[in-house]
Amino acid sequence: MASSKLLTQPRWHRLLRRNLPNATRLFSDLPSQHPVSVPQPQIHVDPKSNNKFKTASSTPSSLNEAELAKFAAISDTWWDSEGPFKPLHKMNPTRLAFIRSTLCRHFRKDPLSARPFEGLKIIDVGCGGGILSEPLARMGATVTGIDAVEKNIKIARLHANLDPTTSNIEYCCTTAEKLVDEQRKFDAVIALEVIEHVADSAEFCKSLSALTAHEGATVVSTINRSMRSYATAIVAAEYLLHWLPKGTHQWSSFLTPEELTMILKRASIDVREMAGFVFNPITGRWSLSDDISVNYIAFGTKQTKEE
Ligand SMILES: C[S@@+](CC[C@H](N)C(=O)[O-])C[C@H]1O[C@@H](n2cnc3c(N)ncnc32)[C@H](O)[C@@H]1O
Ligand SMILES: [Mg+2]
Repeated sequence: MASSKLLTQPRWHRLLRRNLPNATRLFSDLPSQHPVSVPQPQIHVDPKSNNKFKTASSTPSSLNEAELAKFAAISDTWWDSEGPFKPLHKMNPTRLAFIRSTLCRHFRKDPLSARPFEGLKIIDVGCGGGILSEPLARMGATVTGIDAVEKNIKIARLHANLDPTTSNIEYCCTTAEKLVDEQRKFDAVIALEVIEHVADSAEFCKSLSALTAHEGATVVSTINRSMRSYATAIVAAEYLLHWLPKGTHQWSSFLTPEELTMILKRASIDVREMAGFVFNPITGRWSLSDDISVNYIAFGTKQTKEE
């Protein structure tokens, strides 16, 4: 569990202050479609397979079909805690601790209450099988879970219906940008481990921001683009330990904390807190840390009133 010092005066803030001018330069040098150039992985999708996903029709789409095909291929394993999503299951208590702590402070809720998110409308963007949506609903939130892969949504709905405390989650196969078109708003918009899989991270952040109510909160987690993340999140996790299917992540699609902070800022979200997730190989547990060199999570708030 993180101490309040960790969450309020961490090393990430000093790092960001030191590196933001470079991040600004990086962004001004690059084409507007994507903050970093992302080579598209060559993945063969069997046209006869039923791993179909719906696509957004209107505004610029966040969909990266090759990335979605990877999730469609393993969608029946979402709730297998020893399967390909084992790392997400293992990280869940730690990321929920961060979300509980930051949202309760922001919305002045009691973090010790059994249902601290009572009265809050939260959307889980890229919810997959609902690993995060379900505990959010149990904590009292009115939850909407969306994912671009239809099979994920079917599995999420089936699983949530097994328990009356989660059966009221609104699951929908759609994208953030489509809900923006529908003018939906939420007190908190959460997208965990999704941004590294979308077609355009800056546009995606704009959609997350547009879904966030004035003075609402936005929470994003992802993987840093560092040498350590290459060694651990790709070489170790995919090739040595086989925690994730090979090719799950493209290192070049990762965003540094400076880049994420910058694109959120440009989308009117001010990052207020950030924490790293670190894995202890002896206990097999994840914990919150100020080490943001690999996995990290950012909490931001939206201050701009929309016309
Ligand atoms: C690594 S999983 C994370 C699942 C969930 N957020 C969690 O952390 O437990 C990424 C999910 O994002 C979904 N996804 C990818 N791009 C998307 C997009 N543009 N819009 C909505 N969902 C997307 C994938 O289908 C997949 O279920
Ligand atoms: Mg990922």
